Amino acid sequence: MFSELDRANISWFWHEYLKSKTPWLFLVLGMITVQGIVYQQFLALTEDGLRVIFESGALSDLVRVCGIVFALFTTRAVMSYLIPRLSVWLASGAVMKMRRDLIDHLMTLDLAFFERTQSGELILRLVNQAEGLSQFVGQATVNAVRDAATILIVSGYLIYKSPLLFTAALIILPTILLLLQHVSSTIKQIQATAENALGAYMTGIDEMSSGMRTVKIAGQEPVERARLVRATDQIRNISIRLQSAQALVMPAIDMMAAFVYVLVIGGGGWMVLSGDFGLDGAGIIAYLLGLALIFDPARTLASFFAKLQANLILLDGIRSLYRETPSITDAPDAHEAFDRAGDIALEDVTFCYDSDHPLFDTLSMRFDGGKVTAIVGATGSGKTTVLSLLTRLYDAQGGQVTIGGTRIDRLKIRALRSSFSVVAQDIVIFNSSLADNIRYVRPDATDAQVRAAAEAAEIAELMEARGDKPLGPKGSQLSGGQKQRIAIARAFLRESPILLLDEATSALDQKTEDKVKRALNRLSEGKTTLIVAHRLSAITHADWIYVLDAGRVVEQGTHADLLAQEGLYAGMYGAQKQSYG
Ligand SMILES: Nc1ncnc2c1ncn2[C@@H]1O[C@H](COP(=O)(O)OP(=O)(O)OP(=O)(O)O)[C@@H](O)[C@H]1O
Repeated sequence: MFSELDRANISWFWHEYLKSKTPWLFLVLGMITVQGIVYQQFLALTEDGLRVIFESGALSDLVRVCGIVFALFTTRAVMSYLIPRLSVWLASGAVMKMRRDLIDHLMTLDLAFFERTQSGELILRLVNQAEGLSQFVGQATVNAVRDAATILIVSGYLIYKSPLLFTAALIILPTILLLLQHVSSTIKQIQATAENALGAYMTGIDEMSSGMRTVKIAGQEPVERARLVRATDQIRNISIRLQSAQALVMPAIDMMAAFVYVLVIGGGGWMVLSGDFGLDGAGIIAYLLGLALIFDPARTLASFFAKLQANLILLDGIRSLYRETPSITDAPDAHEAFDRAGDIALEDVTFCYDSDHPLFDTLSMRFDGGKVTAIVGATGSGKTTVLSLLTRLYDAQGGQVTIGGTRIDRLKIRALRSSFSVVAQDIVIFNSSLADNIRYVRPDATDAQVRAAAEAAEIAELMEARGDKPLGPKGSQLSGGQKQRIAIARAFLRESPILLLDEATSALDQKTEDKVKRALNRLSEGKTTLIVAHRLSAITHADWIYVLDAGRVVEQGTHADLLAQEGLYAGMYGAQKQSYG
């Protein structure tokens, strides 16, 4: 019933999240046992009460029986209140801890993981699967334990009353177990497909909503609609398949009940009539009542086992995130101190995003400390990747990257990254105020510091005008140039010794660009600055320029050197000069 993976997942969940709560779990188990004993006592008392009635006993005995039965069920009611409260508290606590651990774990994963994982898949695991699991562990499992305890205790009593009758009733059990086995494995298969379909649906919604501008302009609403409707259809079909697999369970238990009742009424009646088996009418009625008390829990227990398989899929979905391990981590002997103002060097660096497409093969570059170096080249030639290697968003697969002579993979990642101010191409804007967005890179900055950064980046006026108003999801209420100026303001605020500017001013109009560039030039004074730009007029002032082509340095020198070489750079510069005038 459980694969090795399931067992490993259950054991992981138990050890990580439930084991520490063992005393509480025992308390729940104790209360569940009390509930089971209440049923057993109820049966015994009913038998006594029936005898009082059948054999015209004393009325006081009947009153006593009624009083005890009432007290017993009151006890069960109290337990029925306490058990779910306690179990939901335990389960939601365990799942909350699991969610927190997952978030902590996600934060450690490499950028590469997020670049290949669909957002819907992550949301599915962190939200839906974790919630589903919480419900299952908290309520369904505790109910199942309660049902199992009731079945065991009441069955024990019934075996004690008539082993023969009970054994006869068990004949049907193997058929039920086989059916359950079949249903479980079917559900497991369908559930895995259901999770994939849900993940794809969520990703679809995310892509549609963030890409709405493109969707509308391209008039692709019907296509998007059809895509999402197809996904909902698929989810509906899967739900129906799941339901029809589960639907077999209840009727099977009902058929079993029918078989057993007939057997007990017929066989038990015959045993009473024959008088050889020590059973009387009251005993048989109590026996039937006992069976009735078992069948209801048996129905829910059976459907629990059917659902268990689906939840094992959820558990595996969540745990699979833990199987993702970061490859970019602090070395055991990593240190924090290094010469932040020193030269940066790539020495014989080899790198590829995927093994079929090598990008850098023994690439060597040098960026002088305190100087401005530009990297230019055709799109896709690897300029942004160079910057990613410096900040260890990706690690080189061969060769080494050093700053001030220290290999960056010997440094604490936090210390390394805190040395950089980056204006990247993909600017992330959060749905909070403009000032908060600038402050994001330095949460302890004062209002005056944020304002100074905003002024330098020519965004102070807008910041003033918008006040606390949030900027919309992903900064949707801003223009591209405004977003870029927020990114530049962040760089000003961060004041790190190394400045990486990747197409930092590409979205600005000429007038604003001139102003921002002057400010950036002031900012980069004395800092090691790397500029990636397509517009070559933006980098003519650089102390050194590298020209990349398909992952190789094909030319390098100052602007004047490169023009004199009359190579690729000179060609690009000439062509741009002609088109920009
Ligand atoms: N996350 C990624 N996964 C796989 N391949 C990638 C990834 N990022 C970039 N690439 C590929 O690596 C190559 C270099 O990309 P890179 O972004 O460094 O180029 P670039 O010179 O900065 O281009 P551009 O001028 O267009 O910004 C490209 O062929 C690109 O398709």
